[in-house]
Amino acid sequence: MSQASTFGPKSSSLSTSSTSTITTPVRHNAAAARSNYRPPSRPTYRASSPVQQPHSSNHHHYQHQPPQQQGNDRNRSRPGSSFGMSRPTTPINSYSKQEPYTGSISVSIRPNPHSANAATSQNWIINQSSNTITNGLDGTTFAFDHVFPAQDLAVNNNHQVYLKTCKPIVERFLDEGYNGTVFAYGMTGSGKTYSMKGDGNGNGGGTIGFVELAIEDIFDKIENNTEGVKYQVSMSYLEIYNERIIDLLSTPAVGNGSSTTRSDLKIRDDHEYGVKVVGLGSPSITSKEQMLSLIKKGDLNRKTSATDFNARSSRSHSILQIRLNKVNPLTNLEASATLSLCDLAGSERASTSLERRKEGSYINKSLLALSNVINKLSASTNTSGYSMDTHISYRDSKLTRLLQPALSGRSLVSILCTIHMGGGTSGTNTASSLNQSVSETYKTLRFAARAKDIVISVEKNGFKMAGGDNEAHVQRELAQLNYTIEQQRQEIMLLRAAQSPSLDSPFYASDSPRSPSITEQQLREENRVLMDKLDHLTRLTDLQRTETIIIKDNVMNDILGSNAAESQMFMANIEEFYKRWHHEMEESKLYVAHLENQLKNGHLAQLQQSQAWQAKIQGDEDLLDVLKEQEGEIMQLKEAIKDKDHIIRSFTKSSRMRKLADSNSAMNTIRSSITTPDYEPKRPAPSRGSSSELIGNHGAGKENEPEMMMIDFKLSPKKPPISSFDVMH
Ligand SMILES: Nc1ncnc2c1ncn2[C@@H]1O[C@H](COP(=O)(O)OP(=O)(O)OP(=O)(O)O)[C@@H](O)[C@H]1O
Repeated sequence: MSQASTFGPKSSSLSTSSTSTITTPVRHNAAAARSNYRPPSRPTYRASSPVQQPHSSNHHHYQHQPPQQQGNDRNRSRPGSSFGMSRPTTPINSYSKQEPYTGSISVSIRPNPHSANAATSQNWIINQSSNTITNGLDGTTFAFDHVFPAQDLAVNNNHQVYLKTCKPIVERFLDEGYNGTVFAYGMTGSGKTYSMKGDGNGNGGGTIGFVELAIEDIFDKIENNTEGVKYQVSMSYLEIYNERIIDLLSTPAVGNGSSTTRSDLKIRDDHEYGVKVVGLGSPSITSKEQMLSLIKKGDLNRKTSATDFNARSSRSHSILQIRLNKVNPLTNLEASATLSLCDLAGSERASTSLERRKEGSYINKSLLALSNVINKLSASTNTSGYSMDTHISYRDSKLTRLLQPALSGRSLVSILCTIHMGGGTSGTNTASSLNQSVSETYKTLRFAARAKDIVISVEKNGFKMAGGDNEAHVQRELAQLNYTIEQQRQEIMLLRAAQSPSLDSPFYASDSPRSPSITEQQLREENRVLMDKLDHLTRLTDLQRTETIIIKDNVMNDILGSNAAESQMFMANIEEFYKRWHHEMEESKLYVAHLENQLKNGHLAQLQQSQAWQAKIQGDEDLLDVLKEQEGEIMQLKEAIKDKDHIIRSFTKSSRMRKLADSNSAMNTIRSSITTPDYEPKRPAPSRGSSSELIGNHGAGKENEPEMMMIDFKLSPKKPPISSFDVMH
């Protein structure tokens, strides 16, 4: 068993090589018809909503119009339509050997014969020749590819219905390599499981369903192969129960619903098949019997329970996939395709049982999601078969997610809608059950009508060289490997993100990818630390500026007013001061270098992130602002350090000058005491001109002039030496 089975048909590209013409229901009320009718913009296909026909006693007796030629000989006027609208063709049956196929999906209606009786025969009137069904009360008419007569069992039996709705797809799957998807849709008890699987008594006399009929066709083809083509068959079988995907083939099969305790499988995108169910088994099959026995085992695992409308109601959607790989040994070409057969759970009203209600709500939710997808697809499909740019919410349910590849053009699709004609099938023939089944049938028909509006373009899977020796194959393998690597990378990022604590930030919004969070979180943490440090440094710088001014004053005063002994002490203080400044400056330089490094790293990380998560990062102006602010702060710090350098240089020079002045004055004293005892002492001339000149010199901006000269020389009482230095610690 493989660990990761691909799910969904292989990709195909859109093409417009052919079209088919269909319409959807018509109401025969002229005014309403005018408002609802959308004329075909080109003679290919256009859908319409049901058009009301005034109620009359003989409303179901249509005037069948002769076929009209509208550029496509399959276009025929629709019975009862005053607008000559074309009625649906049967694209499945009329698939020609063209490729790719562009056209509508096939939609057929099959009533449960047990629900039709004389009392309810007027609820819905079926016209087999025109393939229409009309509501007996309001006259609304719907037209489809096939509408099977309720009680004519020669036509409304599994084999006949299979021939018209499913076999054409199986044939194209076998012969032409198209992927095919057939699903049964309808209210609970309307006959979906009966159609897909039969009545469960297939072995010897009972009725077999589409699944077995398709398997017979597949193995007939394989066994009667005269061209020497080698076939490989594999299968997978899953159910979606309460929005959990369960592998029905995984052991053990111990009876109804045992699968519900098994693990919920995950869906992943797959570049080749659209989606992949990770861990879904896909055993190789060598015989029809082996396949049937595996399906039987899977059916035992499937969840069924009794509901108001069905004694053995399927409580899950089941999807059987058969993969066929064929290799022509002569040409060494191989082709593979997938056939998906789906039995959906039935829509229903709230049940009295809690468990049924819970199941019902999951079933209804997923069917609603399917209905929404169908509505959007039909609304967004233009007449050329291309889907217009509308968001289709495939991710709203597991069912739509798994059907996404088929519905988005990778597969031929046939939908069998099973309906109730109004009579109860399990003894419930009350007015309320009648009303419910009429309204459910209405719902089913509307769903079918919308589905009929969808145009798809499907390419068949081409042949490629068998084995791995051709370039396309290698490319495909490479793409798959790259895809896997990318998936794993994202998983690792997610795991990492899950480990890191969440922060209250727009980056951590639940819908945002988790991978950038790690770097962002680190960055934010770094920024917080940096901001704290900057704060500290800023305060320090302010303090130092104030101190510097005080010191400058004090130093000058002290220098000028001190005696020799005091001067020496002062010089010692200045030297100490200088050392501290020097040390601090070195530290500040180191710290600035560290900050610069941090910023560089921050910028780098920011850059890397912005490449990967540009949109997200662009929105975060704050982070950039913080970084810019930090750069500004660092520039200021650098300026402050420069200031300090200047000041220290000034102090050093001043102290040297003071020493010189002191030694000069000592010499003069000695000299005067030796030679002229009554020598009149002179004030020592300033060494460099007058103070005004000095100011002028400084103003000239000579670099080596001591900055002391700028200071207003005031004599003041000596102050205690620089106790404020301690503040810096
Ligand atoms: N075309 C038919 N001919 C004969 N019997 C039918 C037909 N369709 C349905 N039945 C019978 O009606 C009952 C309900 O049918 P079935 O279980 O197929 O309904 P369902 O749509 O699958 O319901 P659910 O959604 O609840 O699973 C069964 O007993 C089945 O045998």
